[in-house]
Amino acid sequence: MTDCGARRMSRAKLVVLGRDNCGKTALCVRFITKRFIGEYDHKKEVTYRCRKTVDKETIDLEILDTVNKACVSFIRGHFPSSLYATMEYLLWIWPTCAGAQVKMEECMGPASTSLESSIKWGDGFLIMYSVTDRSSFEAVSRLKRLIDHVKQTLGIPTVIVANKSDMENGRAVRTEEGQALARDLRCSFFEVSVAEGSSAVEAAFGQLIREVRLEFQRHLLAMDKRSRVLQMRHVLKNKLTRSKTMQW
Ligand SMILES: Nc1nc2c(ncn2[C@@H]2O[C@H](COP(=O)(O)OP(=O)(O)OP(=O)(O)O)[C@@H](O)[C@H]2O)c(=O)[nH]1
Repeated sequence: MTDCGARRMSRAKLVVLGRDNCGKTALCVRFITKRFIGEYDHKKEVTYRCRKTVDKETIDLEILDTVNKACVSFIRGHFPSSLYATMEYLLWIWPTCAGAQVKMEECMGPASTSLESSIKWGDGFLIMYSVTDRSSFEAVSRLKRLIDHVKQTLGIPTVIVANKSDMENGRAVRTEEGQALARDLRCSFFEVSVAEGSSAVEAAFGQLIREVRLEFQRHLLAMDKRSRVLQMRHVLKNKLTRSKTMQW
């Protein structure tokens, strides 16, 4: 994840998650190139690499733009349409219901495993929805649960981004609903229009990078504490052995 020797974070892996068509690729491209390009290839999962400066510190980023279509088409292809919604819901909540002992692979095939491995790979997560698509909003908490389950811990750096705020006429999710959800899930929240500008997009990524750095510092502190305890144990053991030898 990082340059532990220098004790500062020089690299980070970020994962962009969300329902199809909410603007994940547009967001990544906007962040990296500052441009908005209307249409993209929706079939492929892409990892972008770029170098950014946040709070006057440079960081090399790998940003994984995920595609949910693989999972969705797998379910669509294998189950009757009446079962589709239920199966899709189960895909997201499965880890919570089934517990750690059942692998998602056994349940849903390789597509869901790839989502699981993308989550394992990431240091920080950006969960996106479109304010014009209620179902994309409803997927957010399921995705957050999936992250918590796969990472086996709470407090993984995660930012929620509501996109397409320029489409006021088609709005299906109010700003306050997004804010309330983010509060419940203890995530930062940004409402943006990737189409309209870069600054809110940069603010969202900037916040995620800050949180990832903070998590890294916490991790280092915990490691330091552990090594101090181990060192003390070693010194004590040596002293005890020496005093026993002298008694003899
Ligand atoms: N009006 C508006 N349209 C947007 C915005 N962001 C993205 N779009 C459009 O939304 C559509 C989907 O954008 P993508 O970036 O391909 O969405 P995605 O989440 O990567 O989609 P999948 O690859 O299917 O998962 C495209 O037609 C974009 O031009 C936005 O802020 N406002």
